[in-house]
Amino acid sequence: MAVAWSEKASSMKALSLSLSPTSPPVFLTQDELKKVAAYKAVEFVESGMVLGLGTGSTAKHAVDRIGELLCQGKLNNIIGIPTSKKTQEQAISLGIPLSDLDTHPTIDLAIDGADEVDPQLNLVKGRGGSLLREKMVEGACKKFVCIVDESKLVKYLGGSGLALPIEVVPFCWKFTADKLGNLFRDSGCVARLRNDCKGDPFVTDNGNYIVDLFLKKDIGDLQVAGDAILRIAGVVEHGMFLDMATTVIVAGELGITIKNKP
Ligand SMILES: O=C(CO)[C@H](O)[C@H](O)COP(=O)(O)O
Repeated sequence: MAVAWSEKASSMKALSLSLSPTSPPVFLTQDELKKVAAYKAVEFVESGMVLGLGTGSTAKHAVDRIGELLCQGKLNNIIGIPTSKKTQEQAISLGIPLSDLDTHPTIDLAIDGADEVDPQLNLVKGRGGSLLREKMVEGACKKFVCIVDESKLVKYLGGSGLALPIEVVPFCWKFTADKLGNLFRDSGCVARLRNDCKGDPFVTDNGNYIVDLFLKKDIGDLQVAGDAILRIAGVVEHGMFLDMATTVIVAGELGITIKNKP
C-alpha cells in the first residue's frame, strides 16, 4: 500500500494522508518519517491491552502517542512493559501504568523500532543498547509491530555497514570479542567494544557491555549464525531478531508500507 503525503507531517494534526495518486509527494525529515510510522502503529492499540514499549527515537514517538491518547481518554486500562530504563522514565512521565514480564508474561502488542529490516522481516536491533530487554519483551508478544523509516531497509542483515550489536558480560570482554570476531573472520568481520561519549565502555541497563560486529558481507544462514554466537560463553544475547516481527511499518517519502509476516 503506497500512500501519497498530502501534508507535511511535522505535527500529527498535519498528518493526513491522501489516497489520491495525483497528490504530489512531500519531503519529510527522517524524524517525521519515524513519527508517521509510530503513529500508524499506535492505531493497532486497543483499550485493555498489555503493551511492550520499545526503545529508541522511533519508539519514543509511539510511547508519546500512547500517553497522549490515554490522557485524552481515547485509550483506557493500558499496561506498558518498558524495554529500557529510558522508556520506563518516559512512560512514567506520561502517566502510562507500568508492569513487568514477571506479572504479565504475555503481551498483547509491542511496538518498537529497528536498525535494519531484511526482506524476510528479520531485524537488527540494539544500536541503542537495549537489545536484551527488547528481545525478552518482544519474544513474549502475540503481535510485534516494528516501525522504521525506509533508510532501515537492507538486502541482508549487516548490509547497512553498521554494527550487529552483541551484549556480553564485562568479565574478560576482550576474550569474548575475539571469539566473536573469529566466528565471522571469513566475512572480514571486525569486533569492537562500544564506548560511551566519555570513552568508557558503554554499560547496558543490565550492567553488561556491547561488542559491535561489523560484518563485511552476508553471513548466510542467520539462525545458524545466531546459535553460534550464543554458544560463546560470555555472550548474553545478540541483536538479530529473527522471525519475531509480525508486522513492519515502513514510512518513506512516498507513503507508508505495511509488511505482514506471511
Ligand atoms: O534497538 C533499538 C534500541 O536498542 C532501537 O529500536 C533501534 O536502535 C532503532 O533506533 P531508532 O528508532 O532511534 O532509529
